[in-house]
Amino acid sequence: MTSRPHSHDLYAVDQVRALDRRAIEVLGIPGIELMQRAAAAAFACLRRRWPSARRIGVYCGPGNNGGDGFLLAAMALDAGCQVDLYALSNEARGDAASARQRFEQAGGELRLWCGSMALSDVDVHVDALYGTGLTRPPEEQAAHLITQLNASGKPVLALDVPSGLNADTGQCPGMAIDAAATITFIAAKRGLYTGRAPGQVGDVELDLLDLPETLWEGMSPDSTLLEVQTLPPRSRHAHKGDNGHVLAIGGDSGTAGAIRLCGEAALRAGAGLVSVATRESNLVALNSARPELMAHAVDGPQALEPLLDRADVLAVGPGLGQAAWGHALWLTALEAGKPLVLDADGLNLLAREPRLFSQAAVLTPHPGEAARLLQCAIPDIEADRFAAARALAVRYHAIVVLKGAGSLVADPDGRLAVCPWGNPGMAAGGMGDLLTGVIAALLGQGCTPWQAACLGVGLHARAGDAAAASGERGLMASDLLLPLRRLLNGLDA
Ligand SMILES: NC(=O)C1=CN([C@@H]2O[C@H](COP(=O)(O)OP(=O)(O)OC[C@H]3O[C@@H](n4cnc5c(N)ncnc54)[C@H](O)[C@@H]3O)[C@@H](O)[C@H]2O)[C@@H](O)CC1
Ligand SMILES: [K+]
Repeated sequence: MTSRPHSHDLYAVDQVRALDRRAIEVLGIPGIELMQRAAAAAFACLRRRWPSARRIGVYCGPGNNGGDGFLLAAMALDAGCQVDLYALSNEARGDAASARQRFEQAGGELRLWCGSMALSDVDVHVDALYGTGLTRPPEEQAAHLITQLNASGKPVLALDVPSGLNADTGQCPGMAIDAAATITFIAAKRGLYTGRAPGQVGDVELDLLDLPETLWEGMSPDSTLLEVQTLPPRSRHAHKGDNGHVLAIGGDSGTAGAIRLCGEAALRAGAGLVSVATRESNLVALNSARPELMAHAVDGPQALEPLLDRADVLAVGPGLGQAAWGHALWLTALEAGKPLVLDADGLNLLAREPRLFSQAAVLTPHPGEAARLLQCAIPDIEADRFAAARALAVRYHAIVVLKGAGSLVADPDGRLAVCPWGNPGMAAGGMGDLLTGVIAALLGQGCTPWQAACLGVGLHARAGDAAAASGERGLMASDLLLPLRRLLNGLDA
């Protein structure tokens, strides 16, 4: 069976290098031919996006990414454009050297970039400084050029990867290009979708360089991008008992809001019944704000047990606290053995008292919680979010949602999905409480933990994007509830 990568299949950089080698060594396509196809695809992309561009700035680095740039510049000259090309160094090797020669044969003039230069006035910039070969932060000259390109007010088309972004991890070790669009070749690199990437890449286009399907044979993608999904329609004779009874546990004194948002999100995500186990002091507020929630005062494990017996799924953690009350409820809830979603202080308590889950479990840490769970620092998590999410899933034997731009969903079996939606307006209090409630509701409606986490993360992020139509600033978690309901039902938000 052949497997053709489509735009939802993501590959690690080592895999992309292996594909490049295979194309050259096994399929017998010369490297310069691949470069030519990459440059042609990129020039076509530039023309499509900026049809009136006549003056083009091209910036070439020392490797094959620079080679792509030289060939694109040659094509632009042949097409009658004015090209201002700057190279970071005078040295080019292998295919990149041939590409540079081709540029000079087309009548192009190469200028070396030095720090005191100013950019020429062009319509579009083409970034061919570094691609998948970035090994360290861009040095002074390159960093200066990147700063000027980002401040130029003109769009930048990045070839393969915005320079300065690590295409494997989504991190930027130093300065990085803010691209308006990125055209990536042969395979979608996983680091274009998470961490710092969403702020750098602009629109991402994938071009497979007309390579035959056999190229990808036997190479499974490292991960996949989430796709739009909903649940199948409800049966016409559904009964509230068929749709799951979620018990949300949390809301220590003064944090009723977190547990209310979690419970309300579970209702909007289709749970049949939602009970809340919380402090007595929260009951009046909860009942008057949202009478559909069945709020119960719970002062300790004894009061919690009958509620646990009646529940199908537990959502543990929003506003729970880590003091004696929260700890006692946490322990009792985990020992009930019911499917659960763990967030916030539920995760902080887990970091203090680690355990392997034998029940179906979804953990939803942000990078700070993930660092506590792996006993490392936040920069260690961000340095390789893929590795961190997979390590957490294995260490706790649970599905893990590593939140943050480009949220990841990881399974202990190694499967991993990346969320392409969401926006910085969602960096606001209460968003995590909603996600916990949504995933719990989906578990209660028959999804497996993997399905519930993938569908829940996607719905939550798409609802965030819909709610941000009125602006990212000022977005409140509860603004997501109605779009979430519409999206879950397959309607436009
Ligand atoms: N045959 C192939 O392998 C193909 C490669 N293509 C292009 O080639 C790129 C990969 O080429 P390379 O492996 O040559 O890598 P790059 O062109 O990304 O860069 C590698 C060069 O940059 C240097 N470098 C890395 N980080 C640096 C830093 N921070 N400061 C200064 N120098 C730094 C490296 O030492 C090396 O000389 C892809 O991203 C793609 O654009 C495309 O032409 C398609 C075909
Ligand atoms: K680049």
